[in-house]
Amino acid sequence: MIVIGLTGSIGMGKTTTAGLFAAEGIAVHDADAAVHDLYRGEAVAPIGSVFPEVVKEGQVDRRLLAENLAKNPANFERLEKIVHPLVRQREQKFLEQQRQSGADFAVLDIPLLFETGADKRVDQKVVASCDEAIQRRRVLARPGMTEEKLDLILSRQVPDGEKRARADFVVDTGVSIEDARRQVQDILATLRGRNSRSGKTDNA
Ligand SMILES: CC(C)(COP(=O)(O)OP(=O)(O)OC[C@H]1O[C@@H](n2cnc3c(N)ncnc32)[C@H](O)[C@@H]1O)[C@@H](O)C(=O)NCCC(=O)NCCS
Ligand SMILES: Nc1ncnc2c1ncn2[C@@H]1O[C@H](COP(=O)(O)OP(=O)(O)OP(=O)(O)O)[C@@H](O)[C@H]1O
Repeated sequence: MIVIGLTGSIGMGKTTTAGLFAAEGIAVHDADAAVHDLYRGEAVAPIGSVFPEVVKEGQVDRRLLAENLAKNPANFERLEKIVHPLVRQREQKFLEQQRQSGADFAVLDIPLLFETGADKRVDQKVVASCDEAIQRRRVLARPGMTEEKLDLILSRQVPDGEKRARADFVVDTGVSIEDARRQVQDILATLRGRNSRSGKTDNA
């Protein structure tokens, strides 16, 4: 099974690109979605013991948490120490299930692929990317988003140029969904072609 690590800076179209892999029949694990799910379950107790003011009605309130982080960016590290190992466990479980089901590909959508060293645990790195001006326009159109919040998130992410340089494949999301779909199909065709040339079988 080929494990594809999909990443991209905020607003670069990572989630949309993940959907294009899913549309090709490939299972995708979404780390951001896993975090949101953990905030309604497993992560509530450990986060509540460090940041009691962000737990409301038995859940981690992302808006309160984001406000806390904006005031104290150093808290990102304390939070990530709790959250990232839980996300990693879920990813491992997902990959195990995919291997057992005989899948030829599995996608891990990991926003912090390079930042957390997860790039070393995947076979292929795919980066969703577009012009910075398009990226900023997309993100600033989101309700509640400000220039300051965007810059805070960007300051914690490896710059787009470095991500592109370290990628095996870049998906340009600046044109259209259909254009990106063709790029995803090309990536899969290339990887399938390499696999058959190297004589590998599924799950090798
Ligand atoms: C800061 C939080 C509360 C904001 O929640 P919100 O629902 O507004 O945004 P969302 O989760 O959809 O993230 C928005 C964008 O910020 C990026 N981002 C999130 N956390 C981080 C981080 N720690 N460092 C860099 N970028 C991050 C996301 O990948 C995404 O591109 C939330 O993202 C969070 O709890 N982050 C910490 C956990 C984490 O590290 N997640 C990254 C994936 S494992
Ligand atoms: N290939 C594309 N063509 C046109 N628009 C796109 C394309 N990919 C993404 N978009 C648009 O860009 C915006 C951001 O996309 P998306 O939510 O996938 O980004 P993201 O990188 O997952 O964001 P975040 O990191 O914040 O979760 C959305 O409005 C989406 O419709």
